[in-house]
Amino acid sequence: MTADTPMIFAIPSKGRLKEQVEAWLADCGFRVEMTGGARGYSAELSGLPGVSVRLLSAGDIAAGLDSGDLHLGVTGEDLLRERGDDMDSRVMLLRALGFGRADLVVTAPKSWLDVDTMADIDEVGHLHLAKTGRRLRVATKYVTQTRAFFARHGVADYRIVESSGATEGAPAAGAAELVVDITTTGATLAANGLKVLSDGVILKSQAQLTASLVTPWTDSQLDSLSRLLSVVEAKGRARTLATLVWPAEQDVAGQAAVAPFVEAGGSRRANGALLATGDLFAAAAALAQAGVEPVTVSRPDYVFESRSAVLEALAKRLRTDI
Ligand SMILES: Nc1ncnc2c1ncn2[C@@H]1O[C@H](COP(=O)(O)OP(=O)(O)OP(=O)(O)O)[C@@H](O)[C@H]1O
Ligand SMILES: O=P(O)(O)OC[C@H]1O[C@H](OP(=O)(O)OP(=O)(O)O)[C@H](O)[C@@H]1O
Ligand SMILES: [Mg+2]
Repeated sequence: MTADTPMIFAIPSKGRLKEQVEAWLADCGFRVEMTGGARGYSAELSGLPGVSVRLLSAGDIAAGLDSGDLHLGVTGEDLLRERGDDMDSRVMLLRALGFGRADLVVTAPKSWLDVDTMADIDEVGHLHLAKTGRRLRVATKYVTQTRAFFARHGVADYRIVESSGATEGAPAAGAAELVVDITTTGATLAANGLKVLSDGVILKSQAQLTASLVTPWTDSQLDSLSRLLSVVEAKGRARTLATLVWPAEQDVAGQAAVAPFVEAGGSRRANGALLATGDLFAAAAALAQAGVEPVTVSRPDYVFESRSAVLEALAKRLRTDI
């Protein structure tokens, strides 16, 4: 591989994640520019050379990171974990993106009044087997995570009925007793008369910026990732901070008033400070109390730092110095 081979970065081409990923990239200041025409499936990121963007389905992105066909991708953690119990040895989650949230849950019919926990499922499983000679059926497309979760709860008397869609309808259709699926608003579960077990949350999933550990990374590809990540992290950091500015001639009083907030994780600025947004109103009150005015507050677009703990962790996993 030559130093010029681009880093391959996959983003969803369709579905509910597509627009959210595009909005997130735009918010970070990157424009996705299609290279194969507007209906093509390859693109570049404006302002970030050395990156080749591929548009794929969320499921294919998980598969490509897992197999090493991609360097980087955005997809749901549920789809990544479904690739195998040892997912963490093949991919590294770099950053949770705060959208595409869905919970992977174990559900039972609401009419099963005495069933509320995985322990209850264990009991019902034994009874069902004794009574009918058959094992309890669990409809899901999340086979890997269902098996691991049931094993962790010591539930063995069940079998999986693989489902590829409309999974919540399986009990009503007589195809299964239980359902493991993702839920966001709970509307689909409610419409199908299903309830989530009180200890039945397998995974709280969301979209993750994810790196493949399987694919070879050249120095220039890692460098592209470093630049992308520094912008993404600077944008994320900026959301948590506010800049306060006061008149230069009142700087001694101003710095004294905000000192506790600077110590709590903020930093000093010339005639001002960069503080956590959560401390903003308390700091404004302290400045008013000290007679410092006027105080202007603005929100930074980006807050860059020179080091990225996530990038260092990735480099360590790849045993590469950058
Ligand atoms: N309410 C929801 N329903 C389904 N998926 C959701 C929901 N909220 C977030 N997601 C996430 O979106 C991702 C699935 O997206 P999508 O269905 O577009 O991809 P896909 O499964 O690859 O496509 P397809 O279903 O056509 O094969 C999963 O990671 C899932 O957790
Ligand atoms: O809790 P809710 O907000 O109701 O959302 C959850 C439902 O949405 C998704 O189905 P989708 O309509 O995408 O169909 P598919 O997964 O079968 O493609 C998911 O598979 C659940 O069935
Ligand atoms: Mg889907």
